[in-house]
Amino acid sequence: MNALNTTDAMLKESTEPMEKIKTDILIIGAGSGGLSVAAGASQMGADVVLLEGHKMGGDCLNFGCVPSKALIAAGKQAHAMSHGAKFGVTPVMPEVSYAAAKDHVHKVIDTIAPVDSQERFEGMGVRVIREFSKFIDAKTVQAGPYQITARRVVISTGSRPFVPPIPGLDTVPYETNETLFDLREQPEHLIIIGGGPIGLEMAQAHVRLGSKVTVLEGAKALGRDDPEMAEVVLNRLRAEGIEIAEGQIAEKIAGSAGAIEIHTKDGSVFAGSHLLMAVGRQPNVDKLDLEKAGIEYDRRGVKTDMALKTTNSKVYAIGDAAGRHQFTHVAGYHGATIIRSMLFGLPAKIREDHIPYATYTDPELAQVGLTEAQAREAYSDKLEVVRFPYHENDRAIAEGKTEGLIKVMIVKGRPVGASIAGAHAGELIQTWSLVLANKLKIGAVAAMIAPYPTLAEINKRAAGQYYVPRLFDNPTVKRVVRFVQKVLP
Ligand SMILES: Cc1cc2nc3c(=O)[nH]c(=O)nc-3n(C[C@H](O)[C@H](O)[C@H](O)COP(=O)(O)OP(=O)(O)OC[C@H]3O[C@@H](n4cnc5c(N)ncnc54)[C@H](O)[C@@H]3O)c2cc1C
Ligand SMILES: NC(=O)c1ccc[n+]([C@@H]2O[C@H](COP(=O)([O-])OP(=O)(O)OC[C@H]3O[C@@H](n4cnc5c(N)ncnc54)[C@H](O)[C@@H]3O)[C@@H](O)[C@H]2O)c1
Repeated sequence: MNALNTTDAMLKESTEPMEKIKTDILIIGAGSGGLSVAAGASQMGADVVLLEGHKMGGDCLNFGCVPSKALIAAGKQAHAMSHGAKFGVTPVMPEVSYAAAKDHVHKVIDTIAPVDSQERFEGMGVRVIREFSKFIDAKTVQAGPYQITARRVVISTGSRPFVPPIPGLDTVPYETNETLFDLREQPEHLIIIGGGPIGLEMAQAHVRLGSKVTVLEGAKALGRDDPEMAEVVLNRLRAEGIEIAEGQIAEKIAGSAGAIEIHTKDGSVFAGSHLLMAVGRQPNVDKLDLEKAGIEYDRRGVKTDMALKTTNSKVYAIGDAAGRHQFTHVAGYHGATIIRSMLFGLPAKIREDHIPYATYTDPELAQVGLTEAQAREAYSDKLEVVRFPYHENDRAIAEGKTEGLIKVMIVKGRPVGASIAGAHAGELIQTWSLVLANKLKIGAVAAMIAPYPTLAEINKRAAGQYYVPRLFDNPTVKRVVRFVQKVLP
């Protein structure tokens, strides 16, 4: 069930007497963004009310990052058992219990849940109200039997799966990220519509756990990423047995539970036992009555300036609801930014040139700043691109993880973007996040000493590539060295 469909019903059903509350900061939505603001603001002395209509922790904890990474981890275990031959370990076909893998997923959620819990936030002095809410005027929000006015309001209501109105979709059972992690019967053949991060992370987890998987992608899979880097991931996914059909726009759905047919625009038909819809997100803004508060929004989310203020200057929007980058760490960054302005009245704006992200397939795909194509468009011939392949990294060779490469986009000695496709790319990109956040020069990475043998050496080697033509292919350097060698005692 989509939690937000219950909003109106819950508001109408309330028969309790009305309580009026005044507070410094009112936060709507207790997900990654809202919780960051609540923790920071309350611990720094502000009076905070936090509204949550569904589960504390929002999407990331309950239906997103956490369960998806836990299921990926289960798939990784199964894959390792059947792929040990090159290390001298006899491969075995693991016996997978899909339901037990889901138990693992829920144990992981339960372990992390106390950090996001109502009790923890109440312990910090936050008043937590478990109600859906909407604006009734420019300063007031109604949440069940409460009417709350605040000096500042934060919209952190997140997003939900976008489910397109494909004819026939309403006649078959289908999963989204809100239901998939509760499914306990193993899909024999999972069809996934959408070849973005959700689709491909779940495709690999499922194929490794023993399901047959077909991904139907209307355009190009991982289409937001650098195509050269995306290819590294797609080649591996295909090699593991996932069928990835690109240019296949789902147009009609037929069949019934266990035998679902997807008809695509070019006349092809794909059949499977289960269907996962992973075609993007829709911001949770349509049920907030934003018009009553003078807050503009569109299908991408609430309109904000770079200070994350909405068209109502007392109201901010952060995280997925703000329709910018949709990641947990970005929701947290948004939260930290607005705390400066809400609590201290200091000017605070977000930057968007240093946002990292990673897709947790195996191999992983990570990006920070501009891709090569974006950098080429912005800087044309001022751009220099350096690369280094995983297959020249000794640790990667030792571990049999030689697929992939790093690319760094550099303008006048300063990196403007980095892309990594390969093992642990999400960890390795952090060096470049530091570089971009602090506008460091490439020399800062070249000067760093990396312990040997680590995968992270690829970062230093890529930086070193910047100096290769300058030092090793430079006739002036060669002349100077020859001269100095002659005169040195
Ligand atoms: C399958 C999947 C995997 C993902 N993996 C990653 C990943 O690996 N890394 C990453 O960085 N990001 C990942 N994301 C994205 C990440 O989950 C989101 O970017 C993040 O959760 C956004 O945080 P938020 O605070 O904006 O919204 P949410 O976390 O969604 O929180 C919004 C909260 O607001 C509540 N709410 C909504 N409307 C109301 C209302 N009217 N009144 C009261 N409460 C309301 C909701 O119930 C919800 O709890 C993933 C997403 C999905 C779907
Ligand atoms: N590792 C991570 O950080 C992570 C993981 C999962 C999700 N997320 C977040 O969630 C967001 C949403 O992920 P997503 O994968 O759902 O969305 P997405 O928008 O990234 O990808 C959806 C894909 O579906 C395709 N598509 C749309 N309609 C289609 C149709 N009718 N038939 C076939 N294909 C169709 C699109 O071309 C697109 O490639 C991500 O952009 C990201 O912000 C992050």
